[in-house]
Amino acid sequence: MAAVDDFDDVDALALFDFHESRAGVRGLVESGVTTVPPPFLAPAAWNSSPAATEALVAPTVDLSLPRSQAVALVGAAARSCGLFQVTNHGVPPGTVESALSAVRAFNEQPLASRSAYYSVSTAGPAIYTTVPIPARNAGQPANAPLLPWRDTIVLRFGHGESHLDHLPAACLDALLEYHRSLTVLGKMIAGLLSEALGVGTEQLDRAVQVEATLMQCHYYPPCPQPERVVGSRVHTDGDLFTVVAQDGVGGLQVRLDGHGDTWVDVVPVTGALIVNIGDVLKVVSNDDYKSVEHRVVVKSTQEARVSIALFFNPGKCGDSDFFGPLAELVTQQRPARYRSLTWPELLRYRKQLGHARPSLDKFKVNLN
Ligand SMILES: O=C(O)CCC(=O)C(=O)O
Ligand SMILES: [Fe+2]
Repeated sequence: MAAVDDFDDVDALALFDFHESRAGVRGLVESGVTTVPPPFLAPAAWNSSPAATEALVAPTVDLSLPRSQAVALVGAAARSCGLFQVTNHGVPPGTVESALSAVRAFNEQPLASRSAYYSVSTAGPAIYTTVPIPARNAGQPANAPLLPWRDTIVLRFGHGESHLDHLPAACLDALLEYHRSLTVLGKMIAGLLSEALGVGTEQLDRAVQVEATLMQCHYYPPCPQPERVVGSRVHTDGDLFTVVAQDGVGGLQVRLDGHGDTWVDVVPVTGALIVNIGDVLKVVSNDDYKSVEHRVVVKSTQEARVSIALFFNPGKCGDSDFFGPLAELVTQQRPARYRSLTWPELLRYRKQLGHARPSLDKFKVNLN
């Protein structure tokens, strides 16, 4: 078996064969693999063991509470762990269920139907593929590509919905309906997060134009050797915030301050949607909010997991659209922790970090 450190022709061929099969990770499982193929083998140091020693019911914000209470709860959760779940959020349960079921049904349709949609490239407004994990050691020639144990439908919004039609109509309809509902919810959450910072409801929007632009619908097939693969690698999200719907299987884990290197299971709660803070909001809030480190482990040798992550990215995302700590949050007692930066700069830095632990160090102001 090839070691992940020695990326060679054998690995390249395995990767090529995998994409050429157009069957996704689900196809490997259908073909009856009993060991994990090399492109999926996680570095041992990643310790992908699915066994977390602690479980966390994410701080809950009931959005039907009086606004001042909801604002206080959102603020407290964003400051303490960068993650919370919302209930009574106004997205009909049927809309969430239909979207999750549509993703499951898409991935579980017969190979011959599914493979017509498979895309080797990750570009395009609507794709279905196994998105490679960014290069292992950025800047080094022998970058062994690593594939996660998941197949993903990626929808990029903002190009007109007609560009998204490269998916079966039933699946697309359910996802678009979900997206419409989530856009309303996203605006509400942006307002709450803004208010909890002590700035006006519109401030965030003015600074970065909060816009839902990217939806990733993940299907994590069961795995014969779950501890050897990566569902989603350790990362923070780059955006302002992400809303995640998940089924009841579990696998999302977070690393919280004060818990050392311990991974904590985020317990799935029926009907709740998870919100996690991303890097842009961490910067804009001048470090008041945390962007939570998280990963997904594959829990099961039997059961597939489905989740839908909707990323609220900044709408002003060109090379000359700078954002930084909001002026209202910079005081003599709390000087700016970050210099101004652009979205492309942030994305490049995240890519450059490769598999290193998530960080915003490059943008930090030296406050000595
Ligand atoms: O599958 C999940 O629960 C989360 C996925 C995730 O973290 C991501 O897509 O950024
Ligand atoms: Fe994430």
